[in-house]
Amino acid sequence: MNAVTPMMAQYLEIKAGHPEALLFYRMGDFYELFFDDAAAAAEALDIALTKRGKHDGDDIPMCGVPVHAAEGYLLTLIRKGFRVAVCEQMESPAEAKKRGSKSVVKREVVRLVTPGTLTEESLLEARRHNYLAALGQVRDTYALAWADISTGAFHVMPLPASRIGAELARLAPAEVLISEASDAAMRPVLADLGIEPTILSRGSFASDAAEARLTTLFKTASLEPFGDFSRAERSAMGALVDYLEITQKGKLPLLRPPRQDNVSRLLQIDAATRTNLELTRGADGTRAGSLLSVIDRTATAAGARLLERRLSSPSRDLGDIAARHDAVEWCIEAQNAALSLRESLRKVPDIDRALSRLALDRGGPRDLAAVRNALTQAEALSDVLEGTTLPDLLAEARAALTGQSELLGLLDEALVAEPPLLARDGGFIAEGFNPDLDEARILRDEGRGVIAGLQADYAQRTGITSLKIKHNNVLGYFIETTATHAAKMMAPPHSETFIHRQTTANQVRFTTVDLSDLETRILNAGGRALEIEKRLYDTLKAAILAEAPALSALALGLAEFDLAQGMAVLAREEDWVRPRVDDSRAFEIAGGRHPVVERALRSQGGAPFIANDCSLSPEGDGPALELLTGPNMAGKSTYLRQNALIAILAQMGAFVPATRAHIGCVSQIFSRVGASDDLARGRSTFMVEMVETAAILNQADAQALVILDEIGRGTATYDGLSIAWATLEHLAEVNRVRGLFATHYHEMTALAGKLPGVANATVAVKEWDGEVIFLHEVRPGAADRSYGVQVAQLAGLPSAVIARAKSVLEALEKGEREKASPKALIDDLPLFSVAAQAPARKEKAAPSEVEARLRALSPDDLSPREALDALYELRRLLPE
Ligand SMILES: Nc1ncnc2c1ncn2[C@@H]1O[C@H](COP(=O)(O)OP(=O)(O)OP(=O)(O)O)[C@@H](O)[C@H]1O
Repeated sequence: MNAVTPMMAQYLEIKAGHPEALLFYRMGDFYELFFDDAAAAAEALDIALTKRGKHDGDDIPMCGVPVHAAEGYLLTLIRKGFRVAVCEQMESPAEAKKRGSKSVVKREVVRLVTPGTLTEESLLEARRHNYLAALGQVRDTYALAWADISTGAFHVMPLPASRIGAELARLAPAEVLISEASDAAMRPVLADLGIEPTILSRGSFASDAAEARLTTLFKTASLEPFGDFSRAERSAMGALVDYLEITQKGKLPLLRPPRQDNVSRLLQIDAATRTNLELTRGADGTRAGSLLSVIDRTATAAGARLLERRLSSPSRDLGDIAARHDAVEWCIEAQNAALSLRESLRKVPDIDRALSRLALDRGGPRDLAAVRNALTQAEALSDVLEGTTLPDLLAEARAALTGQSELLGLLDEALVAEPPLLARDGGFIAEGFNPDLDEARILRDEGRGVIAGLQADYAQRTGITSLKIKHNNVLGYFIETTATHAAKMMAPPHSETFIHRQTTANQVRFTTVDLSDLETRILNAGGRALEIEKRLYDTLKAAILAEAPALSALALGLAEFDLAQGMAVLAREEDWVRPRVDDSRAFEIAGGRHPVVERALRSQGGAPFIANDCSLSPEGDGPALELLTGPNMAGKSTYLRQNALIAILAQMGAFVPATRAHIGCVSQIFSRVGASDDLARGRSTFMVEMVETAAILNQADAQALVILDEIGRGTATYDGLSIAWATLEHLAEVNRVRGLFATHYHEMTALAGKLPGVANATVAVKEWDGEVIFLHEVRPGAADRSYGVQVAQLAGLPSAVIARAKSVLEALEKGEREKASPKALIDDLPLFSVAAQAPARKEKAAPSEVEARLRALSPDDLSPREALDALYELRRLLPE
């Protein structure tokens, strides 16, 4: 340790406290990283790795990022899976010096930056939530708590172990906390979702310590006012709050009191189904191409986040669903009011995120202004709605918009129209708000005027017209003349007034008693103005934070209006209708469409989307299954998905892409569509398919809606057919679900006659001149063939392969009809008989005369005349 400099000793000590994070060690205008941190960061950020001094005889690797650009680098590091401990200087070097010349500036980690605890605008997606989740376990009971510290949302939910994966998929948290005690059990579930959890100690999850943490945070005597929480729920909430304390270093974000959610009130959608249906993320994992991106017509970020929440968690509560539909309907009918609503909403800033930054002391004058602007728009909105009768949901939202006139008055009076980013630069408090501030500012600004007067006076007195009063950081204000005047200035009588300060190559610089007095006054006034502004900033911030709960409610009210009007715009533009959702078991869709496919077809400017009905009407508590057969590319998958999406849209509270829809409230939606390998987890395509099918057969209840696309296709024909067959029987007889089942196993259409509640449907095609034309129309009945070979031809398979496939197909079908044994069939096949391969070769071996002649031609060497002759000759060679 002898060789270690005091600074390095400090670094090592701080670093030892944060082994799991990269340490951003503040040194003046830079954050510097050392040792392994430096190597990792330099690679991740693509910046230079240098060295600084030695440790134990070796060079110390080092890299650094400038403080002013740190956010961008932080974002990259967080996206790449790092956590960062930000270590600041807690005093100035001058202050450190006072403690002794060798003292090192005091430094402390002020914050741990992790994916789940971000608040900066530049690090967050405005239209998406950024959830931090904690999974609590007390013996065999579980609970999930989640919070978005950038908006203050805080929820908790008890849940059975089997639902953990599905709920995490619903929330898509940026970070998940688990206890070291549940690590072994939970890791596989999390790995399935691609989540690398953050492990906390058992102490963080202790359910008895949780109560104390939560009551301190919410300043209540007990948790009772918020609900009756199980021990697992307390454990999860407590861990979450503990982690916030650890990462925010004691500064707690503004969390709303926990809201207890209930799994049974939500339409359950498991992780695989969510991915398959591309609800909030498209196939590539981004928002683009998802249902969310197609239905989002909201004007504010908070509205967009509410939309995502609703779409991720459709309801099963008929009252809630109807209330949301009422709100959309009102916006459609009250067109004019809704239009001016939209205008006001466009100007609403993100209050939730501004509030959270203010609470964590990461805010600035612009966050104050954001609150002011939002309040202004909320008032305008409430005025527009004066005297209108609103549906319940919107009436409640409107009630939350008012009651802040005092705060608005204060902010209006206090702030300039467009304040600067940082409080420390001042200039955000409006003139006339604070007399002391105005006075200090006048003095500061006048001082500048007085200096100009002084300069004129000195110039006149000395007769040096080029005399100037200037300012720099070393000398402060000074008088400057060219060197030619030096002698004159330094001799009496001027030498009595002008005190020499500096001589440079071309200039001499002086000061005077008056000038230094003035300088002190200007500096003092400027400093005083900044000080007053800083104090006012704190007062305004406190005034806003005192109203935080009401402001959160106001933000939610605005978001509710935004969502309803966004849904109304969507319904009007796209011709969507209000669905009827009740407690029956109906599923009757007339003229249903797939919103994403429809949009894609429209943007390609090609054929229109063909709407299709879907009628699944079970008798009593029996099943209602449609067995869909039809050619490849006909639109089976599209049809399956569109019906699942219509159910989800209806129950999230939106209108639906159809001409009429009647849906008996769906409890669970399952889909098995498409297939992909999961090689990372050691599962083949077929295995993935079977795991997902097993989950459906084990869990689906009579209120479930099940969508199965081509079950069993990933294995041998007969195995696949048998599995598909047995699955359909199980769904009909045991699960008794409403569902759609698409297959290419035409043998299964026979089941329709035998199993009650199972009907055949097919997607129509026309055959014309040996080609298939897709009509995309779903009709009752069964398909007799798949036209797979024709589709392959459309896809551009080599013609030799297509020709061979056709003859194989013919032989197979003939064998089937004549009930030949598979062995005989295979021996018959051209594929396995050498003689039968001859025709294809022969075809290739003999080019026609015309072809041969053509090939021999070399166009570059031909004159026009010769080319014409060659053309005549070729025509002659053509067979009659
Ligand atoms: N109702 C429709 N109206 C217009 N075009 C449609 C319709 N349904 C599907 N399509 C078009 O047909 C394409 C193929 O649809 P889809 O993938 O649903 O077929 P499929 O029958 O499931 O095929 P496969 O059996 O090969 O999986 C879609 O990408 C879309 O462009």
